[in-house]
Amino acid sequence: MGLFEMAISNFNRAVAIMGIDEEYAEMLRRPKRCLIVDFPVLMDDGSVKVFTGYRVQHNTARGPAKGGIRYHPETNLDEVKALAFWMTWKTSLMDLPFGGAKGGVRVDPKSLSEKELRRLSRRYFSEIQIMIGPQHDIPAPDVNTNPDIMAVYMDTYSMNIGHTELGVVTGKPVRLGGSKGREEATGRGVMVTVREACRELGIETSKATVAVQGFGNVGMYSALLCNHELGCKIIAVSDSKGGIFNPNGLNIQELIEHKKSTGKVDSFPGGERIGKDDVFEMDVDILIPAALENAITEDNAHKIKAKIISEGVNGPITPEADKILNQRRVMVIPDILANAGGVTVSYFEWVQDLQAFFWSLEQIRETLESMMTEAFKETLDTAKKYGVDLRTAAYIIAIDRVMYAIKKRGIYP
Ligand SMILES: NC(=O)C1=CN([C@@H]2O[C@H](COP(=O)(O)OP(=O)(O)OC[C@H]3O[C@@H](n4cnc5c(N)ncnc54)[C@H](OP(=O)(O)O)[C@@H]3O)[C@@H](O)[C@H]2O)C=CC1
Ligand SMILES: O=C(O)CCC(=O)C(=O)O
Repeated sequence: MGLFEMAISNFNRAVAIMGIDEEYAEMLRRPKRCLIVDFPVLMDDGSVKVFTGYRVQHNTARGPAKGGIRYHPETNLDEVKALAFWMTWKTSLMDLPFGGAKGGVRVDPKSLSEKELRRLSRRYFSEIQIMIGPQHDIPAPDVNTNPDIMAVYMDTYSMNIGHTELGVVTGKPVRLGGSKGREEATGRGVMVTVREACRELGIETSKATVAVQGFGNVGMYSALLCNHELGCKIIAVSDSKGGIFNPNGLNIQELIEHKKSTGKVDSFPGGERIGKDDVFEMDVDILIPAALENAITEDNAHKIKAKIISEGVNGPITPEADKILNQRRVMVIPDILANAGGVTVSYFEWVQDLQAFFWSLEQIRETLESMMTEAFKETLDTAKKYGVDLRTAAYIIAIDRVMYAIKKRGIYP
């Protein structure tokens, strides 16, 4: 099953419960615009390579399209369509005035020099600019993209239109129109959902154990904040090269420094080396997938011992695995809720850029915490009301809001 088909299957479950007419459901399944760009990049050795990039806007009924851009050798249109689809429901669930979009370039950025990466970023952004703008579509970081690349995107757009436009991308460096708290935001949101889920299940966070798959932006901050702010013990962490385990708890601050200096977690001296997929089988209370899609399938779902899974990543659980986990009563906090902290602080960044007035870190953290707590509560209440899992409940809330916008605006007469 492709990623887009997988995304649709979760949506269909909610649509059936809500009794939405098929013609509306079909409109909501399909992306509004898909752009494929093939573009040349001058390499350092003087040769020219052609790369493929994508930008998909899924829905804009509630506002400008919003969503990150990833650089990955396997990225394809099906994946970007699924990720854009999820963004529509994520922004709606958080009640942000945005629609959903996503972009990607099929490239292994680790194989490029800094100059090549910069040229690729500039050319790709120029190519997709026909769809982009602070009132049209506002990109942000995702896998293998970062604040430095967002600065290049902002400059490219500004150069092409003739003046600096800070609000065209979010996730920029804080000293260049970025928002305080954006870098940690997705992990902070994951932490809030873990805290609320533990409260619901009667688990004391200071006694809870956690395993994290992926140690990039989302994985690092999820681990750090669950440890520092909730007192959880992080006993296992992985990245693309391997994993590290310590039953007494890993020192996350030191592990972050080790990862930043060596690029790996499995050589960290404060733990025992494990395989990168071993994190899924750990005897922990909480599991945080924070790497890539399709990490939990019917092959490993029955081996999971965690009571709570907070989906730091988009689409980490296949529909078959989701069924197994639901039957086993594992509380799965769905991606469109669990990792929504990132886009929520991106929204704060966009608002700050448009107003040219910047908020304090305390104000950002407080507002994010209250919005995440509220979204979790609303999702939990909806799940109880309909007798469904949290994923279906989150879709019910999000779809209802987009349907309202479509009907009120009369977009589809
Ligand atoms: N950044 C954000 O604000 C948001 C991100 N997300 C989603 O979260 C996910 C992670 O994003 P982000 O943290 O920004 O990305 P990063 O590129 O910063 O980190 C990805 C991490 O996943 C690791 N990884 C890749 N493959 C595997 C594997 N097979 N096993 C274990 N680890 C693996 C990478 O390892 P290595 O370090 O070795 O390369 C890296 O540590 C993405 O799917 C993204 O869509 C969702 C919402 C917001
Ligand atoms: O910050 C944003 O605008 C989008 C982040 C993103 O791509 C995501 O939530 O998956």
